[in-house]
Amino acid sequence: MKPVIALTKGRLEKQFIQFFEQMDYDIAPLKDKGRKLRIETEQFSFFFAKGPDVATYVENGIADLGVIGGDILYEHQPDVYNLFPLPFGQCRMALATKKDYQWPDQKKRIASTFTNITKDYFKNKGESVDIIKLEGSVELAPILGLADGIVDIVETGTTLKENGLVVVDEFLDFSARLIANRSSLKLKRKSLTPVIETMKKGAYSRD
Ligand SMILES: Nc1ncnc2c1ncn2[C@@H]1O[C@H](COP(=O)(O)OP(=O)(O)OP(=O)(O)O)[C@@H](O)[C@H]1O
Ligand SMILES: O=P(O)(O)OC[C@H]1O[C@H](OP(=O)(O)OP(=O)(O)O)[C@H](O)[C@@H]1O
Repeated sequence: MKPVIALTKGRLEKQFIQFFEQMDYDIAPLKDKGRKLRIETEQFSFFFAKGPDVATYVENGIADLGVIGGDILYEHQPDVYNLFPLPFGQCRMALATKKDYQWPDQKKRIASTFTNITKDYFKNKGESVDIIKLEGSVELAPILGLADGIVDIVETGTTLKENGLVVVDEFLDFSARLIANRSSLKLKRKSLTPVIETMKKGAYSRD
């Protein structure tokens, strides 16, 4: 049985393909996949899903290995082996708000896709806030008056800047991660070890 690898759709998938290409694997079918959600290569079975779903598929043993953002691991805490960081998808988690914003004296309203990360961040500060869950374009919330601030991913800072927001605090650094199903690592050790070791070598042989 070929190892099954779940990839996070979108930017991480593209960066993974570039990373994997540097190793001696046949990745042509991945590059030319169109709208297909499953791709077979000579050595692997790949499928593509949203980050939190990749974690769910790996946790349940549908995929042996998965590539997800570190943000998803922090937010969803799936029961998987967190093998090692991959050399792409580097970002930070930040609290941000409007430039020159006067925070209210009463309970703050914070919008985020990452409600658990937001809850932990404010809990550690000993502050109680109202958290508003959004699915994307979180930067709109302070601008439109839905929230006082946001907790979101920052990479280049362009999205914040172009929307008149500024970072108040940066508190988590992360990158993409390789994760594995706990039983697969034991039962399929022979077929998984070579690819895990190859990816590890690829990840650590860089600057
Ligand atoms: N600006 C960014 N730069 C680098 N990595 C990012 C950035 N935004 C998100 N990521 C990482 O990529 C992963 C997937 O994010 P991506 O934006 O591709 O999918 P998404 O969050 O499901 O958004 P969408 O619904 O727009 O596809 C995130 O979990 C995070 O680890
Ligand atoms: O610092 P930057 O380089 O500008 O990147 C940060 C932006 O990237 C992500 O959004 P994404 O593009 O995934 O869109 P989304 O708002 O729909 O999640 C994130 O949520 C920020 O909005």
